[in-house]
Amino acid sequence: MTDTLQVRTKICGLTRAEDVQCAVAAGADAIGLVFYAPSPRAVSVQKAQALLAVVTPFVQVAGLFVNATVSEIQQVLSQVALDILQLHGDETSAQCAEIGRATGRRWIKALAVKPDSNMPELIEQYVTAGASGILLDTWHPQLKGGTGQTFDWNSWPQAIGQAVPLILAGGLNPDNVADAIAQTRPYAVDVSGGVESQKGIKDHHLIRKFMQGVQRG
Ligand SMILES: O=C(O)c1ccccc1NCC(=O)[C@H](O)[C@H](O)COP(=O)(O)O
Repeated sequence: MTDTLQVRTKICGLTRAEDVQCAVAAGADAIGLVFYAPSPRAVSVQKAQALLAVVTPFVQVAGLFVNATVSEIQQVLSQVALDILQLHGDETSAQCAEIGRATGRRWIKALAVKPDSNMPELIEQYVTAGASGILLDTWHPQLKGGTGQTFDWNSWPQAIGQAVPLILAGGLNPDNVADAIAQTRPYAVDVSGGVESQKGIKDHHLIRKFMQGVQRG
């Protein structure tokens, strides 16, 4: 997928306008806003509107949802112009397809990589249901995402990555992102905790270093 393309970058879990401005200025292709109340990075609709106001043209805004209903997502979309949905819970492929149909939005499915899971089969199921891409993140017994932990990149499904946009997430930071890219050749990388000084508060120096790491990868 990435033979001829620069790896894209999404910075997730933004909660402050100055962090959005930094991410965009540093060259992020997308930012992610978390609409999942238990997360320390959750944003309200009003906060999301304020953050969107400083996003420049051609930068995509992803809305992250965890096991939300169609109507909950529609409620957010009626007030916040999200470009793409990131479904980060236990949504089945049929539920994802229904969310995509009902909202008219593209969606990506986040899948947690467990040592024993059959990733190719799972990925195929969601792609057949209409996923625009698949985000592979680290499995955690309690957390749905934003774990700050890497998974074993040896389990990266290289062959599928030739045909499907695969997004690498989980524990990336300025020091490991170049190696991560070299090893997996993803369509895009996604980072949250690795560019934070505290949960939900991004460190601008780390954002810039992360973007340099992506260029090296
Ligand atoms: O950020 C959260 O708190 C969160 C909560 C529930 C589901 C997903 C969540 N975040 C997802 C992400 O920020 C990223 O897509 C990804 O998991 C990378 O996170 P990190 O390991 O911190 O870089």
